[in-house]
Amino acid sequence: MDAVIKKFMPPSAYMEKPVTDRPTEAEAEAAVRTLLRWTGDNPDREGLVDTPKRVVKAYREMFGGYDKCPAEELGRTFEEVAGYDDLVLVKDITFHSHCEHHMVPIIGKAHVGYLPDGKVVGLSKIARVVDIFAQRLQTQEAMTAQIAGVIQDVLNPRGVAVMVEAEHMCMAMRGIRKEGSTTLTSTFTGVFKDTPEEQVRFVTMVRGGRG
Ligand SMILES: Nc1nc2c(ncn2[C@@H]2O[C@H](COP(=O)(O)OP(=O)(O)OP(=O)(O)O)[C@@H](O)[C@H]2O)c(=O)[nH]1
Ligand SMILES: [Zn+2]
Repeated sequence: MDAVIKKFMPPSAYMEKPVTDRPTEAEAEAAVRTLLRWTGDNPDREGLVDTPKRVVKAYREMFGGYDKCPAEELGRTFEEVAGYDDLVLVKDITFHSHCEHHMVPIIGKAHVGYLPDGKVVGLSKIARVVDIFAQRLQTQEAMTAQIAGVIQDVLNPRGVAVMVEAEHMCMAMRGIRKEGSTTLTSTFTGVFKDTPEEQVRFVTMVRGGRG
């Protein structure tokens, strides 16, 4: 377990350049002032004087995932589930993330399923894992694989299925400007990877069918 936690605890393989020497709040606020000037506005006008402070505070919250360990969230499991060993699916987990290319929002939903092997985890912990990875700079592909990877490694279930559907604001607000387009990604491990019928069952249940 320790080795597993280490693997997912920042700095980890999931953060290419983990920062160990963070700038001070004052330095971060100065950077926001520079960006305000870069937009063409005046950081000294009344409406903007407190903005650097607010932005830095908001960043702490929106990027809080760098200070949390997803493997730890999954550490507490329950074995008393009356022999239940079929699919557990937590769907429509809403999340807000930021793309690592433009640092603008990715807004979407994650659907996470697993086939337990003797133990289950609290349902809220699945949503917490989604949030931790969402609150880092991301690509949708990496985030999907990370959610599946940590659940597979820590719970060691018979299989994990993760589907993420999201809208990327960098494609809506700028650049190609395609509003409303959704990107879908999925990762399957174990039984889900090996058995196409299990993948179909997962997708059917995500889409609201009985599976
Ligand atoms: N694969 C993947 N691409 C993403 C994700 N989020 C944003 N992107 C894309 O990352 C790419 C970055 O492309 P670049 O050409 O380096 O940057 P850019 O000039 O800002 O690109 P445009 O958005 O096409 O204007 C863009 O095509 C984005 O749409 C993601 O989660 N996954
Ligand atoms: Zn982007």
